[in-house]
Amino acid sequence: MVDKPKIDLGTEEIVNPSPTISKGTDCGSPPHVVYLTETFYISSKKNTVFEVRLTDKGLSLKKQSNGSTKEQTIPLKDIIGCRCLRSKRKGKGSSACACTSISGTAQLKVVEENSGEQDESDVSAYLYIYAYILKRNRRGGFRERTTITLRFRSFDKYEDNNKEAQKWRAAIKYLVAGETSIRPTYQPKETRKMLVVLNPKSGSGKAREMFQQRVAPVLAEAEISYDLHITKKPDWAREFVRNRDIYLWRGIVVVGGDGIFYEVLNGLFEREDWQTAIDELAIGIIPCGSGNGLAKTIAHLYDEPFETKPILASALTMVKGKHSMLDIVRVETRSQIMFSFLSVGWGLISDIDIESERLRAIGGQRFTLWSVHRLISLRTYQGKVSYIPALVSNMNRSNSLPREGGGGGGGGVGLLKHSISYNTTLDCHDCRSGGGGGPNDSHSNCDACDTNFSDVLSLETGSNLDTFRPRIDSWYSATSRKSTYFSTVDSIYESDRASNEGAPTGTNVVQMYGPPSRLPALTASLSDSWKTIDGEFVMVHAAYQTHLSTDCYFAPLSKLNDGIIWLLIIRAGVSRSQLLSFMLGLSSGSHIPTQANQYIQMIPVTAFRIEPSGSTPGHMTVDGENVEYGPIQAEIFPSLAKVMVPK
Ligand SMILES: Nc1ncnc2c1ncn2[C@@H]1O[C@H](COP(=O)(O)OP(=O)(O)OP(=O)(O)O)[C@@H](O)[C@H]1O
Repeated sequence: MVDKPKIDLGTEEIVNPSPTISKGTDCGSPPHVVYLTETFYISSKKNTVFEVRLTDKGLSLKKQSNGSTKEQTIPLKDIIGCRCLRSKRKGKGSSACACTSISGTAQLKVVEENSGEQDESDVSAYLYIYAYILKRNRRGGFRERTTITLRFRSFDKYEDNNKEAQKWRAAIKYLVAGETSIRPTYQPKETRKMLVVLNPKSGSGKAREMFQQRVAPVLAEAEISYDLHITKKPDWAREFVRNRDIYLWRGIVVVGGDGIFYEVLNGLFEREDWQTAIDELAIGIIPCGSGNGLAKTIAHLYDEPFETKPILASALTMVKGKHSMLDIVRVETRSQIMFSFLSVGWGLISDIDIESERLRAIGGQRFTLWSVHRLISLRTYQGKVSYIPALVSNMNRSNSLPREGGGGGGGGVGLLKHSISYNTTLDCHDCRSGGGGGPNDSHSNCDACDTNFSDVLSLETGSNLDTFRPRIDSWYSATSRKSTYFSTVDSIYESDRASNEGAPTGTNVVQMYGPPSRLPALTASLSDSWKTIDGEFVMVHAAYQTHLSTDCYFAPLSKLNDGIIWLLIIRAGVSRSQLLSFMLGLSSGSHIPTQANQYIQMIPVTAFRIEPSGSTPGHMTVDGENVEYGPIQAEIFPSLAKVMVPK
């Protein structure tokens, strides 16, 4: 016997007075709770009926056509939101009658209920449900945008149809938010906007366009409003979060590279109330930089497809509202205290990072080009490296081994097979190029030609098919970037001028707060619990994320909050072929020699100190940013901050 799950029905009227427990459709699959169920039809196809059910698993679409039955479920975790809309009044010259068939490629236009542009002659209420379905292939997979349109038109009055649509919307929104207290109208728990800080100079300088074209539509679909601020100069974001009342926002999302994330993080630690700030505000990143180490790390650790559509992956993370604790490393030089989330480096990789700046216009490729250059003209550095080894006995190494192709596992989800042109408005990469799961694979076993059961599905309520208007075009025009972008309720876009007005005052004396150091002063000698290597080095690089950039899988065993710094030491004397093999292995995580190697070592530590002593000119970096060259020490503070994650 199966117990009925406990559902908090709240005090208000509930959507479905008695959510039912339904047996799983597959033999042996667990029962699920059914919240809403309704029969829909497709106007273009007689004898085809859809039973649509909203369950605790997702949106189930059961198609019955000429005696055959097919069922597919869009998992709740893949749904990001839904909106109720009305059809838009037609312009001059077109028919004013909603009964008229719209032929060919013409699409139904929809608007907000009170836009003033609604078509009063169409009493239907349209519910648009947006999902990004996870599809797996040999390369890891991709997410495919899917829109389900439910047209409610059983009643003669729009108000009644809208009430039905709103009931579904509320139930979907509550379930997507992970709540089981379902009410007829949706009231979000969090009403504050998101703060979005965008660096227009990051990467190849297209962050603004990328946000508008690929992120804003996703936020609109999830009905997340935001305040967008464009940085004016280096350190603008840092000053902004230091000086503003940041609790006005629910979280901070940076659009740019790891450098802008670093700025925001350090701005938070420059606040007197830093502890409250980092406790209350998770930070997210939309990768528009040239390295994008943190965004790639998050996707990798959560097994989210990234390569083909990195911006989409991160935008979806942003709307999920989830976070993970993040280790933060406190770094000290002779003149500065910093808080780092990614890496500290000395030598080869830092040199490549900084010196390749001159090639910024070519994007991520700059690292590869400069690596070749620096391998040919190799430098070594004299100095001392000390560290406190980490206790790694509890680490489950077998679980952390590098995965091929950016993570695997998980079969394909559902039966939804192909996407119509909507994807073109999102990331421009062709997500289906190469590998299984591409369009050909998809078409081989799907209803590709059956638009009535595809991933842009338009369904209608009603009982008498013969009275249906002959229109099959109730699809939301997601290709209309502008209207989608600007329609997010209450979102504001700060222009450069507005950003300037809101710019930090810059009058305060800046002080770095954050947790105090537990290490000896940088000039003091170290105790015996430290291990020290004295000599000549090609590089020393400490990392606490798996990836330093999209294609640099530097510390495969790292986790977001394991309290470990991975210290890579390459000593002078290493052969060029060893070094080449190291560099080539970085993209797959196979750069660390499997046998004990006197030149290349990766050591888990909790703190370290680097003291250069020679005269070779070189670079030291923290999170990819150049810092003062000289002695530097760092220590990890486990789980100090919060970062947005997909689940
Ligand atoms: N408006 C601006 N004009 C010029 N520089 C800026 C502006 N806003 C921020 N910056 C600086 O740009 C630098 C690089 O930014 P960001 O990290 O976003 O991009 P990136 O370097 O291309 O990416 P990554 O760090 O992932 O390699 C940061 O040091 C930041 O301080």
